[in-house]
Amino acid sequence: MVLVDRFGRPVTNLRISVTEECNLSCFYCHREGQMKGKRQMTPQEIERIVKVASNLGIKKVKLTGGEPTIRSDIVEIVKRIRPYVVDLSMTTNGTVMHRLAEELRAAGLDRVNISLDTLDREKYKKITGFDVLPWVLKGIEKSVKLFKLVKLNMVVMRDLNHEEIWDMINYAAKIGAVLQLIEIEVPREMTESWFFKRYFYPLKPLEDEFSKKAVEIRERRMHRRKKYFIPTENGIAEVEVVRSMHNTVFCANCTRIRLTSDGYLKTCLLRRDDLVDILTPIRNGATDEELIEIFKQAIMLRRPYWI
Ligand SMILES: Nc1nc2c(ncn2[C@@H]2O[C@H](COP(=O)(O)OP(=O)(O)OP(=O)(O)O)[C@@H](O)[C@H]2O)c(=O)[nH]1
Ligand SMILES: C[S@@+](CC[C@H](N)C(=O)[O-])C[C@H]1O[C@@H](n2cnc3c(N)ncnc32)[C@H](O)[C@@H]1O
Ligand code: SF4
Ligand code: SF4
Repeated sequence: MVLVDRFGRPVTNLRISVTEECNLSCFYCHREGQMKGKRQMTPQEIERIVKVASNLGIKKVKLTGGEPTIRSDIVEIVKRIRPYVVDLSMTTNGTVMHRLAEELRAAGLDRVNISLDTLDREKYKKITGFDVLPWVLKGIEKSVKLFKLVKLNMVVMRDLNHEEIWDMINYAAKIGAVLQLIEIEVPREMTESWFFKRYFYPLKPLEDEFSKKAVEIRERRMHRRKKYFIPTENGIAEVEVVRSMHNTVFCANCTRIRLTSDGYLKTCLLRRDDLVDILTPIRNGATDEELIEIFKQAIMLRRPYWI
């Protein structure tokens, strides 16, 4: 059984923010669209929600944040939800992966996405506020050895790191990771902001260039994102492009529902009016049937953001 929303979009993925806190402060961070909350889900509560989601056909789970690895019980969370999930992944800034990767793998995490906007130590510090690039690179190299898939997330910013794209493609090919090139995303009301105008770097022209160079192009079901297989001096690089701004095809193929760290189902990254409380009913003793109804309610609120 898979639930389908009013726009014919099946819901197969759950993106869980396990904490809103972070040990870095990237200046562009959208914080997964989350507001400051007063409570945090326990591992048992996360497990309960994942179990209900799994019964509704939502079997791909992404753990995110804030920074998921700063939770001291992150390994327990992975262990608890592993049995209900077919694809269990995490998106992390990688700052502690050099010491946590083995435990996470052993607990059942399938794959990781690690954020890496630059290979330049000074620039890394400028973007994130912290001089920790060497640790992140160690974590990436360790993760590549342990997980079946590692993706590097590069948010591309005009005049800040856009000239590093080809270096990043070569680096990813060299270590055997996939590179995700990501356009900066902001809600509609921020598209006129100084920040967006200054840093937004459109990836469409680059995609046109990739199309000519690629030996193969694939399209993912989720968001219909394109993956380009590009020859480099280090072998074939796999490059995925996340181009979500004003992209109606992206939203029309959105299969995700979100869960905030303070226990609300959230239907869209960029909306601010779409929270459905699931933690309060759990804490008040709701049955699984009641929780299924809460999921259905949230899924009925879903609508594509860019139309
Ligand atoms: N607009 C929008 N952006 C998203 C969505 N999901 C992920 N993103 C963005 O895509 C980028 C990569 O996100 P990740 O957390 O690495 O996850 P992912 O690449 O979407 O997921 P996988 O490919 O399954 O690993 C980030 O910049 C996210 O903000 C979504 O549903 N809507
Ligand atoms: C919000 S972070 C949370 C997980 C973890 N702290 C990390 O940095 O990977 C998830 C992903 O969203 C990306 N991201 C954050 N703000 C963004 C923005 N405004 N536009 C596009 N991607 C963004 C980050 O680079 C990261 O890859
Ligand atoms: S590490 Fe992730 S959550 Fe933390 S500020 Fe950077 S993008 Fe945001
Ligand atoms: S509807 Fe669009 S903007 Fe909203 S979460 Fe889905 S893909 Fe992202």
